[in-house]
Amino acid sequence: MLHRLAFLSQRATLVRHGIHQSKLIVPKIGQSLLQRQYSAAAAPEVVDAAPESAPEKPMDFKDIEMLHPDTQRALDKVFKYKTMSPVQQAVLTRLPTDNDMFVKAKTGTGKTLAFLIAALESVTKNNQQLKYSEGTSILIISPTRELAHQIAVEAKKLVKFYPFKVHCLVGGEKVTAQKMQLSRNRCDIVVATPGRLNDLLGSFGHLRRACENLKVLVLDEADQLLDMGFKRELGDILEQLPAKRQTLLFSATLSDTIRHDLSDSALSPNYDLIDTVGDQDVQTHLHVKQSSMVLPYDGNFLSQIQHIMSTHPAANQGKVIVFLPTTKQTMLFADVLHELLPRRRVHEIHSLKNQSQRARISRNFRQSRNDILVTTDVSARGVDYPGVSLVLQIGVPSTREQYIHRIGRTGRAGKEGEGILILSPWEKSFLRKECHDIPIEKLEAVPDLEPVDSVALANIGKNMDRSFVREVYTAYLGFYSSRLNQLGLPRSSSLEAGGEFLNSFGITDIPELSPSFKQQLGLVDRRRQGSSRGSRGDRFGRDQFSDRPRRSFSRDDDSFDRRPRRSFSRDDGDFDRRPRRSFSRGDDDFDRRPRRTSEDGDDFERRPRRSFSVDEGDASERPHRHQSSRSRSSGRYDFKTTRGSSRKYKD
Ligand SMILES: Nc1ncnc2c1ncn2[C@@H]1O[C@H](COP(=O)(O)OP(=O)(O)OP(=O)(O)O)[C@@H](O)[C@H]1O
Repeated sequence: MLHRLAFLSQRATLVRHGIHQSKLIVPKIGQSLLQRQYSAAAAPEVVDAAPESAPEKPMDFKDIEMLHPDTQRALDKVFKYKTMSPVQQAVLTRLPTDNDMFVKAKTGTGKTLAFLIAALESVTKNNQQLKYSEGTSILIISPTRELAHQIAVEAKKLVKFYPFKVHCLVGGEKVTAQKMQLSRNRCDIVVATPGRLNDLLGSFGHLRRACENLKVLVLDEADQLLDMGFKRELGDILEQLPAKRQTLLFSATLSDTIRHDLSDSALSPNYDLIDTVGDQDVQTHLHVKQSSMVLPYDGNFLSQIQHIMSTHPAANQGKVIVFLPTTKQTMLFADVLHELLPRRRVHEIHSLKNQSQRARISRNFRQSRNDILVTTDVSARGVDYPGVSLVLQIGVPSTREQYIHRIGRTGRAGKEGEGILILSPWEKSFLRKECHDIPIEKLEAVPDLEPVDSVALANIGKNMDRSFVREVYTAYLGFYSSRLNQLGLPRSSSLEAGGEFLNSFGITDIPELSPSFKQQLGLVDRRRQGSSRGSRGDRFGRDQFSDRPRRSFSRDDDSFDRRPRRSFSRDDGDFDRRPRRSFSRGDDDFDRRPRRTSEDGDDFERRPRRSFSVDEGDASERPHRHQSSRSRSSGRYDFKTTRGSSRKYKD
C-alpha cells in the first residue's frame, strides 16, 4: 500500500514538472527490429524522452519518492547531488519498472548514476535487503578497464549505506586475487570487462553460481562494446546468465548493428527505448564550442600549437586533453608539450602503459587542476575527468564517432568546455565529409608567430633517436593508410605527409622504406604499382590491395577503425594489446616497440634511475630518448638518464 501511495505521489510530481510519459509513442523502426530470440510476439513500448520534451526546470532526486532511503542518503551525503541530469530523469522517473531499457544518451550526461540507481532500485524494490546468499544481483559490463574502475568507484559510493559489496573484474589484473576476493566476500554488484568476465564465468564456478540469481544486467557503452569486437564474448556471457532478468543497455548511438548484434538478443521484446538525444540533435553538446584549424606541417606547426596551449583561454582554465592518432605520436607530443610548456604537468596514457600505470596516471590527472593529458583513443570514451576545459585533437580522428566521443571529455555535467581540431591541409576533407552537420567553426592560425624556442626544438630532436623516428613515421603511415580512401586522397600522399610531419619537428632525415613495405601498407599508387602486382589484380578482377593496408603486420596505432574488430579479444580500449601478427621483415618492421615484460610495474619511480623499458612510467618521468639505444632481441630501450632529473614531477 505504502508502495502504491509513493508511486501515485511520484506521478503527481511528474505532472507538476510537465512530464507526461505517454507523450511520444512507438516509432515504427522500433517495432520492425524487435525480433528477439525467445519471443517475437509482443510489441515494444517505446518511450522517447528527446530533449525538446524535457521540462525547463530539472527535477530533484528527492522528487523520486520511490528511491530507497539509503540511495537518497548517498545522493545527498556522498554525491551531494540535488537535481537530476536529463538522462537520469528520463530513466528514474520510470521507476519502479521491470522492463528492459535501451537508453540513448549523450556522453558526459550522468548515465553511470542513472543505471546504477535504476539497477539498485530494481534489486531493493519494496525495501527488501539483499542477502549474502543471493550472490550477484547486479552485473555491469563495460568495454574498457578504466571505465569499469570508474563505474565501480561510483557504485561503491552509491551503496555506502547498504551492506553491499562491489567487485571490479578486469583484464590486466591478477586473476587469482580477483577469485580470492570473490570467494571471501559477499558479491552483490560486479563491474567487469567482457574478456575477463567471460573467462571467469567459464573457469570459476563460484562466480557462475553467484550469477544464477542475477537480477539486473547493465551493458554500458554498448556501441563501443561492439566496435571493440566483443560480440562473441557478449554472446557467450548472455548464454550463461538467467533469462529472467532486467537488462539496461546504454549507448551513445542507436544503429542497426547494435540492434542486430546485441539489443535483439540481450533485451526482451517489449523494452523501453529512451532517447535523450533525438534524431535531429547532434551528439556533441551545443554548449561545447568547437572549432578547427587547418595547419600545414611546416616551421609554424609547433609554434601554433604552443600558442594555443599557452594563450587560448580554454587551454588555461582547467585540464586539457590532447588526442593523437597513434601511440608513437602520443609519446612524441608528450615530450614536445613538456618542452614547450615547461610550467604545465604533462601526462601520457596509451597502449604502452600497463594497467596499473594507467590507473595511477588517470588518478593524478583527475586530481589535478590544469594538467595536460596526451593520449590516444584509449581515453576517448567513457572516461570521466572532471574539469577538462579543452579537448585538442591533433590529426584526423579515426571516425566521426571518435571525434564526438573525444569532444565528450569536456563540457561534462553541463559545465563549459571547448574543442579544437587541428588538421593538416590534406586531412581537411574530414570536416566536409564527416562533420558537416556538427557546428565546428573555423579557427585561423595566428600570422607571424615566432618559431618555437630553438633550445626546446633541439631538445625535442635530441629525444628522438633513429629507431623512435622510424616508429613514429611507420605508425603515422600505418594509421593514414587506412584513412586515405575516406579522405579521398591518392595512396602515396601519406608518404609525403609523413615526411613533412617529421620535418615540422626539425627532422630532415626521413627514414627509407623498402618498396615491399610501402606496398604492404598500400601506399603505392595504382598506376605506379605496375607489373609486379598487375597479374594478381587482373586475376581477381580488382586490385588486391584495394584501399586498405594489408594486415600482415603489427601496427601501433589505436584507431584502425576500418578493420574488422572481431579477430581478437580485449578488454580495454586499446588496440595495441592484440596478439601480434606474425611477419618477419627487415628494417621496415613495425614491431619495434618494446614487449611488455614482467617488469612492467608501476613502481619505477621508486627505483634508482637506470635502464628501463619505455613501458615503464610516462614521459614526464621517462628520461629523454636521445641517449637511447635499443636491442632488437630484447625489444627494450636502454636509457642513460642525464636529463631525467630535470623532470619536475613524478607520475
Ligand atoms: N545529478 C548530477 N549532478 C551533478 N553532477 C553529476 C550528476 N550526475 C553525474 N554527475 C557528474 O557528471 C559527470 C559525468 O557523468 P558520467 O561519467 O556518469 O557520464 P556518462 O554519461 O556516463 O559519460 P560517458 O558517456 O562519457 O561515459 C561525472 O563527473 C559525474 O560525477
